[in-house]
Amino acid sequence: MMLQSQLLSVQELNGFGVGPVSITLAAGERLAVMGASGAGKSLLLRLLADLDPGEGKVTLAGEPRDAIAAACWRRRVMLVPAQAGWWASTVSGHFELSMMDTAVATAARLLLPPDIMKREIRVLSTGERQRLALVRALARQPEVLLLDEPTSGLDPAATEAVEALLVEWSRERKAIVMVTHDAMQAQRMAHRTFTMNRGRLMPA
Ligand SMILES: Nc1ncnc2c1ncn2[C@@H]1O[C@H](COP(=O)(O)OP(=O)(O)OP(=O)(O)O)[C@@H](O)[C@H]1O
Repeated sequence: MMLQSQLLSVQELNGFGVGPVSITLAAGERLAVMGASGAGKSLLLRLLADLDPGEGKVTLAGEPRDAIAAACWRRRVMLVPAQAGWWASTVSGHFELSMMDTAVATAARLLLPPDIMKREIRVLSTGERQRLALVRALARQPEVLLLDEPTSGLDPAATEAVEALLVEWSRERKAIVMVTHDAMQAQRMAHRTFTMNRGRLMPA
């Protein structure tokens, strides 16, 4: 595949339990991060999303992180954590009206039940919540998605649906950094795979 211009650039990034880390992602690129439990993978994603304090040179489409308001950065470089938080009691409460049609279509592609928007968050299964967190993130049109074990709770059909959607989405000049414990998934999804060891990334 032909990768396009540089989208996310990270140089000498250091934070709690992570670093120094240097990586560059092209538009259209998908990167997998593997590694032992506790190696710092989730901390790296939080650092990239600017949810934890860090030092280093990070740019998005050439714009330095410091020049972008934190809320804006987090919307453009969006983390989908392993266990998402919910701020409304219903599924639909997490979507603005303008996002609804896209969100319903994305939910269907991820094999979520047709009435998902009408349901309450508390009744959703683990796998439904996991996919819904992805629908919610995609509806906000990020440029980079940081995914922490996005299919860990899913059956094979749902996993395949998530992978297919992410591959398609990333081709639109987007980028993905995905933490996974599944080497086959890394092989299927990622252009490059890294292993994290004590907070540092090495090519796998
Ligand atoms: N807020 C915190 N305060 C202290 N230690 C923390 C904090 N957050 C994470 N850690 C520690 O930092 C290390 C790395 O955590 P992290 O969540 O990044 O691991 P991980 O590689 O994602 O592991 P897993 O594969 O189990 O999800 C762990 O030892 C964890 O206990």
